[in-house]
Amino acid sequence: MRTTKKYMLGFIGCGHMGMAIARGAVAKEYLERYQLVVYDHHDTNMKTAKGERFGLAKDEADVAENAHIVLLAVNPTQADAVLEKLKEHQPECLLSIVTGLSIAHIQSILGKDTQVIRAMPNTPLQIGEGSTALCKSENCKADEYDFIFQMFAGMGVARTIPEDQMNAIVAVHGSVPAYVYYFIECILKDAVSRGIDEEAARALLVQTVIGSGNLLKQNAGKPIEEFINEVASKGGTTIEAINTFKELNLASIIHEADEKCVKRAEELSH
Ligand SMILES: NC(=O)C1=CN([C@@H]2O[C@H](COP(=O)(O)OP(=O)(O)OC[C@H]3O[C@@H](n4cnc5c(N)ncnc54)[C@H](O)[C@@H]3O)[C@@H](O)[C@H]2O)C=CC1
Ligand SMILES: O=C(O)[C@@H]1CCC=N1
Repeated sequence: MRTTKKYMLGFIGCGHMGMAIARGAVAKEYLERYQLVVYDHHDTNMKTAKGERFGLAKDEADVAENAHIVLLAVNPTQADAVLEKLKEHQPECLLSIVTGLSIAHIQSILGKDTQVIRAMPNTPLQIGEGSTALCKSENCKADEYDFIFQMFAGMGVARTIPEDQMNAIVAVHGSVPAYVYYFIECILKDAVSRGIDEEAARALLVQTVIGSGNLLKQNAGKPIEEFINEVASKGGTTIEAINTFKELNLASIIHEADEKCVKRAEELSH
C-alpha cells in the first residue's frame, strides 16, 4: 500500500544507510528523485547523490528549509552537532536512524513541538529487501508516521515497537546483515580450502541463504526446529554439523555477541 507522494524528504548524512534508504525508496517508486534533497559532508557522497539525480542541498539548514521531513543519517557522535545547527531551522518532522539517539534528547534540543520518528533500518533496504523497526513521539501525527512507515514497509518489512526496545532490536536486524555475511564468509573460505570453485560455491551458498529465508517467510507459524529437522536426515551429514555447533555452544557465542552489540547501543545512547 502506498500513501500519497506529498512530502519532500531531506537527508542530512548520505553514507551507507542514508544512500540505501534513498535508493530503496526510488527503486520501489515510493518517492520520485525530485522529492529527495541531500546534504553530506563528503564530496564523494555528494557526487554519488548527484549521479543518482537526487536534489542537492548546500548545508544542513538548506535541507531543513527544503524538506518537510528531515532524515538524520549521521553517526551517533555527529548527531548533536547537527541538531544544534537545526535549532534555527527546525523541521516539522525529524526522522532519525541514529543508533541510541532518543526522542526525548532530540526534542530537548529542537523543542517539544518537533515531531520525531525513530527508525532502525538495515542495508538490504537498498534493494527493497530490508527490515525496519520504528517508533514515534507522542505529538507525531498519523499522516507523517504513516508516510514514513509505508516508505520502509515498501522496502521490505516494517514493525512499530516501543522506544525502550530500540537498542535491543539492533541485535535482531540492524546489525544482523553483517552477522549473516560473516557466517557466509566462513563457509565460503572453508569450501575454497576444500578445492571447490569459489564462484560456484558462492552462487550455491547465496541461493541457499535466500531460499532458506523465503521458506521461513512462507511458513511464518512453523517452529524453526522443524525446518532444521527436515534437513538433518537420521544418521546423515547435517546432524553432525548441528551437533558440533551445540557441543561448541554456538548459541552462547551468539548470545555473547548480541550482548556486546546491545551494550554498545546503550553506550551510544543519549
Ligand atoms: N550502516 C547500517 O547498517 C546502519 C546504520 N544505522 C545508523 O545510521 C547512521 C549512519 O550510519 P552509516 O550510514 O553506516 O554511516 P556513514 O559513516 O556511512 O554515513 C554517515 C554520513 O554522515 C555524514 N555527515 C556527518 N556529519 C554530517 C553533517 N553535519 N552534515 C552532513 N553530513 C554529515 C558523513 O559525511 C557520512 O557520509 C548511524 O547513526 C548508524 O547508527 C542504523 C541502522 C543500520
Ligand atoms: O554498526 C552500527 O553501529 C550500525 C547500527 C546498526 C548497523 N550498523
